[in-house]
Amino acid sequence: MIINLTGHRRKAHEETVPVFVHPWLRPPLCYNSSITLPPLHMDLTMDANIAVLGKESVGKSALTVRLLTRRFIGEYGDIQSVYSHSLAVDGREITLNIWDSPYSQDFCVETSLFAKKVRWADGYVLVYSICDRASFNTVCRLVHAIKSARDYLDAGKAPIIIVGNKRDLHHRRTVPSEEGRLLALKTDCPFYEVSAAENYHGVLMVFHGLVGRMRDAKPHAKRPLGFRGIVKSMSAVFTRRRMDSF
Ligand SMILES: Nc1nc2c(ncn2[C@@H]2O[C@H](COP(=O)(O)OP(=O)(O)OP(=O)(O)O)[C@@H](O)[C@H]2O)c(=O)[nH]1
Repeated sequence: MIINLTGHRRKAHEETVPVFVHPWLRPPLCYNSSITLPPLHMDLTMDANIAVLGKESVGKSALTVRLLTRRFIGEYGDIQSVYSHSLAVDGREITLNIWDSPYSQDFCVETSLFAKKVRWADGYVLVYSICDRASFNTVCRLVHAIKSARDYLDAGKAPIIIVGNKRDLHHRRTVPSEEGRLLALKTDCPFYEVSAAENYHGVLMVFHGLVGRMRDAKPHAKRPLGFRGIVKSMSAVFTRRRMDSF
């Protein structure tokens, strides 16, 4: 069973990005992000699977938990979960199933967990830390690995969003924004710089951007992941319980 962690379904107007953002809420840098209204004939509900990928400690769980709870709790433990979350985008009810998992270097397209994620997902959020060059290099590799794996699996194209996280730590920056933007241009992916620690709206824009890119995708039946206990309650995040069923 998929548990909606928000506990309730929101009305369309509750999740739109406000026009006014308080000055101390650092706005995210975002490029190539446009959300357009769906055509009138389009189904007003959509179900999408999203894999959040990236090297260790870049803030994958922080981004996910920020989206789900609007909160930054600091420490997340070594968790692996699929969360369900509803968003309203331009009058369309979107249910996002978000798979947040630790990084693995095994990119084998036949046997790895990576291949499973590639097959399962309709869209990807690739995260690096602006203070960690190695994590940026990992995202470069991931973009290509996902594209070739989807080709190999004959899975078609799927949107990928590149996210430079920890923007609040600009004094420790080792990856300039331009490099992120250049990678995005080369790979035709939208790019955002955000701080999961400081700003909910930046994180929301990342997922809105991904949904915007998915807007032409047809709703499809959910693909099971093939193991039990993939969905857990937010209380498990706060108590840092490990999922042993993976
Ligand atoms: N300053 C700052 N710290 C952040 C931010 N996002 C995450 N962190 C911190 O970075 C550390 C790692 O965050 P996680 O969300 O656990 O990172 P992860 O990518 O899920 O890590 P793994 O589970 O190891 O794959 C934690 O101490 C977070 O508090 C951010 O935007 N700014």
